Amino acid sequence: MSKPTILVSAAALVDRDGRVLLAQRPAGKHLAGTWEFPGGKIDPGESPELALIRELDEELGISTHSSCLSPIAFASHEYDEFHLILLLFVCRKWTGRPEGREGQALRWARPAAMFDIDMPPADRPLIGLLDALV
Ligand SMILES: Nc1nc2c([nH]c(=O)n2[C@@H]2O[C@H](COP(=O)(O)OP(=O)(O)OP(=O)(O)O)[C@@H](O)[C@H]2O)c(=O)[nH]1
Repeated sequence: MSKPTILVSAAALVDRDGRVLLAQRPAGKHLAGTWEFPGGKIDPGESPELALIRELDEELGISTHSSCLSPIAFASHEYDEFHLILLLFVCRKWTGRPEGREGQALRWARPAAMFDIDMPPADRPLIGLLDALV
């Protein structure tokens, strides 16, 4: 059976100590409780960068710019309901202090520690890449 493909932009927000921000998916949502890279679906007609800038503002209350987003990797993963393509950007420069605007818990983690954190299955292949890069 064919499934929809959804396109998501997500950010590895890296602080000065090389830690990356993770947000916990709220109860009731797909993959509730897992720790993900902040971001979300790209709306029709929207660029991946502008979608991410919008999501970071909505979810975390921070501002950044396209020139501060470096594309580093993508993930392609078959979930039961849809096929996910996730575009991962690294961002080291933003303004504001991230807070869970939608009630989500936040934590900072080094990439190497992410192997032991419950993250969405699509994200697993991205951890080693981040570890090599951050
Ligand atoms: N933002 C984000 N989403 C991820 C990651 N890994 C992963 O599998 N996803 C999946 O990609 C989709 C992201 O879309 P979203 O954040 O807009 O989804 P949502 O469930 O909040 O949807 P909604 O905004 O329509 O309520 C979700 O199904 C989520 O489980 C990740 O690291 N970051």
